[in-house]
Amino acid sequence: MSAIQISHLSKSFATQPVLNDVSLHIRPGEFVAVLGPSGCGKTTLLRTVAGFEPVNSGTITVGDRLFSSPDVHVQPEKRELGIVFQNYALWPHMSVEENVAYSLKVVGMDRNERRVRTQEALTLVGLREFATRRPSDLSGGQRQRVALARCLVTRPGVVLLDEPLANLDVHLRAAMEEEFSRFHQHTGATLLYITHDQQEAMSLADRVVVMNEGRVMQFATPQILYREPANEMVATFIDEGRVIPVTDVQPDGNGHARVAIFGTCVRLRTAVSQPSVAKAQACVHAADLRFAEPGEAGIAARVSRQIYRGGYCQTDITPYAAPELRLSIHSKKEVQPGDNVTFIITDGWVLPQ
Ligand SMILES: Nc1ncnc2c1ncn2[C@@H]1O[C@H](COP(=O)(O)OP(=O)(O)OP(=O)(O)O)[C@@H](O)[C@H]1O
Repeated sequence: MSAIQISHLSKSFATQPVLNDVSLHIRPGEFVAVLGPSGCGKTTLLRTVAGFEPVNSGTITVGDRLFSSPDVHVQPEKRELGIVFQNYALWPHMSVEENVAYSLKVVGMDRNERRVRTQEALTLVGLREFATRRPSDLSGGQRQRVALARCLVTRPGVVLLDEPLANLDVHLRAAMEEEFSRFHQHTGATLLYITHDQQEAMSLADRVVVMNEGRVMQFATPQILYREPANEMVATFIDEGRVIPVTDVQPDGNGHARVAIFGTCVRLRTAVSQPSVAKAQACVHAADLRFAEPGEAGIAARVSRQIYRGGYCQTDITPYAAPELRLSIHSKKEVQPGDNVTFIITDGWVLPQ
């Protein structure tokens, strides 16, 4: 396993900048997911690390080897990285076993060792009894597992995965997520995993890179992204966070502040370095809101709709003081569109200035 150091990386196609001053220091053995809206540069980032694209400026170093800089470009096959694509890229005329063993054959490994390594890899992904089948006789999930085994068999220190679950249905995706966790634990490899699926990124990765328009917005653990987003983009992107205006921010210097939200005083979390300011923005999630108890003071709002989600209701509300804002509360309380309600904000994060 190796560290991946990406420093001040920029990449343009013709005159269009696609990666802009991207710096990421990924630790050896870390599982890192790259998340962001369509077109933000995720795949281009992975392709520059894999060596399929040269870079315009900055450097990519894996372990102690400089792979890319404006003057250096190590060819993809010389980088010794494992790569798993969403379309599997299996050889259709070869059996499962032959597909997995192929790269070992290419490097001249002897037949017995090849067999042992291939059986090991197939066992790990639960496909030992499918060894003689052709890829066309497997399900999508099984094919993706062959692609994983084929990557695993070479024992790479770094594995790049480009939306490996994108072609699978919801149930298979859940099963394959477990597969990836096992794969990571078993190999100890450093994993760079591109996805547009937030749940996948948040449940699998040690840390997640959130990208937007070719830039890194935040690189942090899933918990930090959710609880302490660095800016408005991350706040609204992660788990449907809502950004609301707050005034009269009075920090206690200990990671909390008293703020006014629509005239009501609320205690929120802040950066320890948060200064006192007249105006700021705060991020709240549905889990941070609840209906006020009878007689309890809260913020007045109107219900716009209620959706039954199985076990709870999602109630969408609009505060009277901010008619453009849509907030959601998860609770069992049943209300009707148009009802007047009052709600309490129990938690939230003041976005750093
Ligand atoms: N070979 C290329 N030539 C020109 N433009 C390209 C090329 N590859 C990608 N782009 C452009 O670079 C931008 C980023 O593309 P990229 O595929 O990296 O985004 P992405 O975040 O992976 O998107 P998605 O989630 O939709 O796959 C897009 O505007 C895309 O059109």
